[in-house]
Amino acid sequence: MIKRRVHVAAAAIFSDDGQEVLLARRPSTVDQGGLWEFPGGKLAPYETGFVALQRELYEELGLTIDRAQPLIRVHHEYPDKHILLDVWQVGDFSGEPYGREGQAVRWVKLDELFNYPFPAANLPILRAVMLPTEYLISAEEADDGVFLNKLERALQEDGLRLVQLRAKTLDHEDYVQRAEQALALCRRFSARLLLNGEPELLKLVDADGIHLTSDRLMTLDRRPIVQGKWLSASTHNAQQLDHAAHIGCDFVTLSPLRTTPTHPDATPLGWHDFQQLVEPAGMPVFALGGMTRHDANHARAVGAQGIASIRDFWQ
Ligand SMILES: Nc1nc2c([nH]c(=O)n2[C@H]2C[C@H](O)[C@@H](COP(=O)(O)OP(=O)(O)OP(=O)(O)O)O2)c(=O)[nH]1
Ligand SMILES: [Mg+2]
Repeated sequence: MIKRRVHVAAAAIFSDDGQEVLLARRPSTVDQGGLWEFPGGKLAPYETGFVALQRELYEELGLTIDRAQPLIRVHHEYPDKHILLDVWQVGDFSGEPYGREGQAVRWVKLDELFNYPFPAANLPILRAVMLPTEYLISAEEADDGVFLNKLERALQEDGLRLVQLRAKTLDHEDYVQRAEQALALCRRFSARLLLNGEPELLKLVDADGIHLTSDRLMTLDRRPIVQGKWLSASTHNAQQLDHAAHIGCDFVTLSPLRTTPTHPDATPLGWHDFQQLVEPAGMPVFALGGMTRHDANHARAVGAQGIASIRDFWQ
């Protein structure tokens, strides 16, 4: 059977404070009825994703939007069709949203999204909605005081809310101690902290998740931590991306985008190859390798969640 291919434009509409998104409930009589969704619908012939988004948000919610930023594109096989969910992030809109087709509409806090039943295709979208555009990877730092000062600066001045503690030069005991300090600081700023290392670390430090090296990723045949904690991994190619999806990683970094002083011999992907790899990944992907915050918009435009960086944020 040749499956129908359906291209759907959908919107993650954020409240002004960025803490809530707007959901709608699909009427019980339609496909995926009764489940919650990101408002949107199918592209009409000759429409682009953005134009379809504008039309659907007006038809379904009475909203007018002038701008939106790509968030994630998700391919999903339903039994009867192949669907592409082309999801956009909307911050600015005019109008007061209401269910023009009689559907329930509700503002939902980001950390309550998992309480709502969604269609099967939506898991990667939920992850993308809950993650920021920038992922800070901490630099090697011998001194705890210097480390904490730099982390605090990044949280306070750059507003970073997703942090990976990467400290290859510390032994196990020192790593755990630094992780506890970093966690206390991250909590003050409501930032998430992922530990770069063995999944068992979460039994010692109640951080928000684990980041796996690509080597460690490839040794695992299933997700090593519970749902509810975040699992990310370093990837460099299609095989590693597939494996990350297979074991249920929540998101990944894909590198190196550019050549960097720390990995001078690695062949850079460049934006073209990066873009080819991102769309089939089926999860949020951060571009890594010579990235600065000025690259974030371009990273978004080619399908990434955003950028991950050590140097640009560690000052
Ligand atoms: N809008 C939206 N559709 C989703 C989501 N998740 C998901 O699997 N879908 C599926 C359900 C449908 O098969 C398809 C969207 O079609 P739709 O019924 O909203 O299309 P439409 O608004 O153009 O409605 P219609 O004119 O065909 O009645 O995508 C989601 O979060 N938002
Ligand atoms: Mg619709």
